[in-house]
Amino acid sequence: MGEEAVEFSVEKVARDCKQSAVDVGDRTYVIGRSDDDSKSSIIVKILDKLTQTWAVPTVLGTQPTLTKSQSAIPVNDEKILIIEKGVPLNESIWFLEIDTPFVKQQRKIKGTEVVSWSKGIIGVGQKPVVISGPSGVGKGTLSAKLMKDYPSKFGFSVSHTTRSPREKEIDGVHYHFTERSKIEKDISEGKFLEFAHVHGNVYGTSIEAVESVTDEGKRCILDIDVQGARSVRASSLEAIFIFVCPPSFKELEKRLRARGTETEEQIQKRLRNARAELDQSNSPGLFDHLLVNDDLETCYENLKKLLSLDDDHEDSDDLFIKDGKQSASYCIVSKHDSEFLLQPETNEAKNGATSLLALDLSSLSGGAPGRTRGLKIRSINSF
Ligand SMILES: Nc1ncnc2c1ncn2[C@@H]1O[C@H](COP(=O)(O)OP(=O)(O)OP(=O)(O)O)[C@@H](O)[C@H]1O
Ligand SMILES: Nc1nc2c(ncn2[C@@H]2O[C@H](COP(=O)(O)O)[C@@H](O)[C@H]2O)c(=O)[nH]1
Repeated sequence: MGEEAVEFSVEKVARDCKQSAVDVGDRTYVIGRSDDDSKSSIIVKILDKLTQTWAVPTVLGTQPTLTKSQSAIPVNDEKILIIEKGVPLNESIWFLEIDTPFVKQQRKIKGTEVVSWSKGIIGVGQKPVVISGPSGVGKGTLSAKLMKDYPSKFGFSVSHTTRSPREKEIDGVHYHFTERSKIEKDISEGKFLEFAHVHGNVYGTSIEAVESVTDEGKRCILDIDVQGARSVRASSLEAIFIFVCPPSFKELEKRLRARGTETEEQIQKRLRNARAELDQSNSPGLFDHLLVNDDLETCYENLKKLLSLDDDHEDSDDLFIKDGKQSASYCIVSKHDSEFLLQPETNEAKNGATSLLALDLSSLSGGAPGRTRGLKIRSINSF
């Protein structure tokens, strides 16, 4: 069976350098290790070719290590593809976001030049599930049931909060309990997907909390309030949004009291907020599904149906992941539309890297900021 021949045009690829210079429009982006090798950080500098002035941007996101050298090429006006040398392929693909919607938004907030690192992930991963609803409605109970019954399918996004731990709550398991100054600093550094002031405390979902679950191949569950759901809806993360309603306000109050975790004053505050949250359950375009949690088992069965847990649906990502799991390291040689030709580095034959690979970026799908998902890879034995 002959594969269709693909023509790759040779574009300017910055290769095998300690620092790569990549031209995008009127700017040159210089990316790489600093001249002082004792510093492990990566520098990014921007040259405005029209004015011949340099800018050092605020760099957001977790940076790659860039241990030796890298190859780099623009994907489009929004991002630069970088492949790190000497690292297995599925660890080596990175993007420097230079003008994505996220970067534009951060630039506006900070009033400075901003770029952001994003790790390339082969395959799509399953959409996270946002479960929202008033305090005491049973979101935590439903999520815990899912996690207990499907431990290999679901993982919980561990939020950060400034509230004090309840008895039996464990730091790092139920929440990351944190100081207000620390969470505010992390939020300002772009580490959070969303945050909100809820019942007098700050709660937030870090990008890492969601992506570490998705990276494990699990579907991430976010138990967050309605403000948080709204922020996630506005972000690049594609998720399913479920609102859980109580059968009545009286029953909600009964459950909150029966849980016995809040003072009377806190219960009153949560009930006041519950009215506002219930009013927003029908906000146009916010929630995909409403579930009434009257009888717990019935509600849980309905939740499972929504998540197609009765289907034996398998993700087809494995098709693409096979090549990405190679231990060999590659570098970019050229570009054809949204495909990038990757060539094994010399001496990689012993690692099984005998063929060229095509990295397809045509169907990138929204990960949280910090991850670019939906990369596809195929082998090209001859072209
Ligand atoms: N269908 C149900 N019928 C009766 N009690 C329920 C039902 N679902 C949950 N509960 C109970 O209601 C209380 C509140 O549930 P849970 O803690 O799961 O709510 P929550 O929505 O996660 O609240 P919060 O937003 O404050 O974290 C718990 O004591 C739980 O056992
Ligand atoms: N916007 C966010 N809301 C969150 C997050 N984590 C939890 N929550 C919501 O807060 C209330 C109160 O929770 P509790 O544990 O103090 O009872 C509840 O509605 C949660 O859904 C978050 O990261 N972001």
